[in-house]
Amino acid sequence: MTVDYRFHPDRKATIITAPFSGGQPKNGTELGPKFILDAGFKSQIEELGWQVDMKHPLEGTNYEDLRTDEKDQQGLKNVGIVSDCCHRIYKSIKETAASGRLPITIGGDHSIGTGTLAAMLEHNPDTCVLWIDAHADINTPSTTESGNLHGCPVSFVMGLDSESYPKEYQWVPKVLKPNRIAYIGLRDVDAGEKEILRKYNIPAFSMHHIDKYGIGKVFEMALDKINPNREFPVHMSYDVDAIDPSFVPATGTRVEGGLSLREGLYIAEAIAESGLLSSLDIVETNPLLGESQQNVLDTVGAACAIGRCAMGQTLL
Ligand SMILES: NC(=[NH2+])NCCC[C@H](N)C(=O)O
Ligand SMILES: [Mn+2]
Ligand SMILES: [Mn+2]
Repeated sequence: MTVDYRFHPDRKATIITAPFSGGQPKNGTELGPKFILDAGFKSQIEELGWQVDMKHPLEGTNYEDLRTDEKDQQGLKNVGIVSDCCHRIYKSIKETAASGRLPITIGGDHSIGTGTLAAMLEHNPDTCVLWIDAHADINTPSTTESGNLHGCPVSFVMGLDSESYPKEYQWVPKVLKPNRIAYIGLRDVDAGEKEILRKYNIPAFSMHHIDKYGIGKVFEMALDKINPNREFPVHMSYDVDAIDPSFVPATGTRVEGGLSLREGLYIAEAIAESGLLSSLDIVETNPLLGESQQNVLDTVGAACAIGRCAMGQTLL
């Protein structure tokens, strides 16, 4: 069965690099795109029949030199550079989507999700979101304990607790409705985030659900919640830490008890099979955190495989 990409029948995609680490405190996430591209990611996608070009919206920035581990009065870190980075990515993705190409954004830490979500939901307000992650990334400036903005990208685009937003985030359109996002893979959700998920009734499938029902069923349950008639385009934001650290060790916020590599790739295959994919993020690869060369290769390899599966590789 060949995959029919309903929103991209002519198979044109753009790889958008987001070498950024300002949403969290560890060096190295900014190297994710380089390692993924050096592993041959662009030609791997081309071999699947996609015409691929590239954009580098962060070229010329020096965010790494500006990153600090200090919290501002509100308890947030690096608000200025995260907002600026997200705004660049937002503009780049909007252009890409408007030109009819499928944006594949390679991070970088997950704070860039604010830019991709904002762009894709403005491009098509029907867009629904699958957030594949060990974490919910839905803290607000008032609930975050760490102050790391990679734990907050979803809330900004949802406009949760918007009185608390720093002025730098004013540009972000509040375009995501709580019934348009579903999570898969959760296992480390902060107390404040749990309250938000409950309050807004946001569909969230944890590792417990995956053990209970199996990944195939959970994927369908997630789409049933946000896209019951399988008619809307889907933005998939894939944090590699959703997959168990035994397979994906080189990432900044590892949590035991995650998806097997096959379960992780199944999710990407299933979105391909649905034909609904309209954009993809692959984030949180940190090549400096592998304890061995093999750890780095495994992680970069998994990131590439997620991309290939989502772009149609494993379906015959
Ligand atoms: N994209 C990620 N890896 N996010 C991890 C977030 C961890 C924690 N919930 C926080 O807000 O700090
Ligand atoms: Mn995560
Ligand atoms: Mn994340």
